[in-house]
Amino acid sequence: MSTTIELTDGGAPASAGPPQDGGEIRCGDLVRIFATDGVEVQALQGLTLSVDPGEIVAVVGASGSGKSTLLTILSGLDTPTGGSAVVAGTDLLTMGHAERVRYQRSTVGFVWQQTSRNLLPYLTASENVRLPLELANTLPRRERRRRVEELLELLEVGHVAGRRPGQMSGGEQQRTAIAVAVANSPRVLLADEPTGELDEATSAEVLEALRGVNRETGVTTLIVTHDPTVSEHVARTVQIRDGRTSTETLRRTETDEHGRARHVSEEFAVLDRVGRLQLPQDFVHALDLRDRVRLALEPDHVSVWSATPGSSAEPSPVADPVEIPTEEDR
Ligand SMILES: Nc1ncnc2c1ncn2[C@@H]1O[C@H](COP(=O)(O)OP(=O)(O)OP(=O)(O)O)[C@@H](O)[C@H]1O
Repeated sequence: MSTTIELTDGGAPASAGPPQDGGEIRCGDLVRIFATDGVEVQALQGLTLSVDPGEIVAVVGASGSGKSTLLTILSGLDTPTGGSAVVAGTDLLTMGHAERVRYQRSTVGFVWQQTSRNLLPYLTASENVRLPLELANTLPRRERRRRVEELLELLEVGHVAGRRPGQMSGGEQQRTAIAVAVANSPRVLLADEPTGELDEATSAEVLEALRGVNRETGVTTLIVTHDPTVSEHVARTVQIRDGRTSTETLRRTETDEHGRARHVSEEFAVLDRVGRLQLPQDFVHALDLRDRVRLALEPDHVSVWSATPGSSAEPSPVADPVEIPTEEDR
């Protein structure tokens, strides 16, 4: 059997309600449309993403693919136009003002690209980490100093405890920022381009610091970046293209027959709940696929061909055309 589908521009469908799984971050058919001067920009076009409790996931994509829009929504600073987004049990589309403040104060922690947005310049590293503890006022006073010391040690910045941000390196500032972000033990840690202002070696240290915090505290962590090397530091990397998740790279460590560990990466196309997927761009270009393609269901896979007239890539003989009954047959 074969069929033909149109390659569309991914128009957003109506919301199908929250995704039904136990993810700590659950986005289903998420849409964000910006309207400026009468022109509409669809920054998110039906994005689906689920992150399990305690997982660390990187979201990567080209400039303009919708990464920051996604993170701004997940941090509670913006509201999506449609779809569903539930983080640690909080529905981000319906939460009221008081719930939003609570959500930003204690459910999620943030690390932004600009170090100036993460740390107060006139406070030392210790004072910066202590500030959210003072505001939350949930930990007894005598335990706050110990908590600050523990966090600075965990992030390996104990040596800058008494320094202000201007007296620290970029990497030290970002590692202190991570300590600030997790001070009140949030359930979810969101990092937007946390290595955007750092060189390659320092970036690797900061990404390892995020992984270390995720491992030690179990905080569910989402890192948004355009840095493709992030996939070397996390087990799952989700690629966004045109406001939708397109592919995922899963990384695992295997032991060979000589007992040597080796890293294996596998790339998968993301299939959403209604069966949509984006073909990788290099596949589309290699076969010059456009407008519509032919599909055929085989016993254990699905084949895709160009439907362009004159294309040399024709369906195989096993892919019979679908027969549509005529009026006379009925
Ligand atoms: N406030 C806004 N008003 C209008 N358009 C916007 C707004 N914010 C984002 N956009 C548009 O939405 C699309 C996605 O932007 P977004 O910033 O999420 O991409 P990004 O992947 O984070 O890019 P970068 O890596 O360059 O930061 C872009 O086309 C952008 O121009």
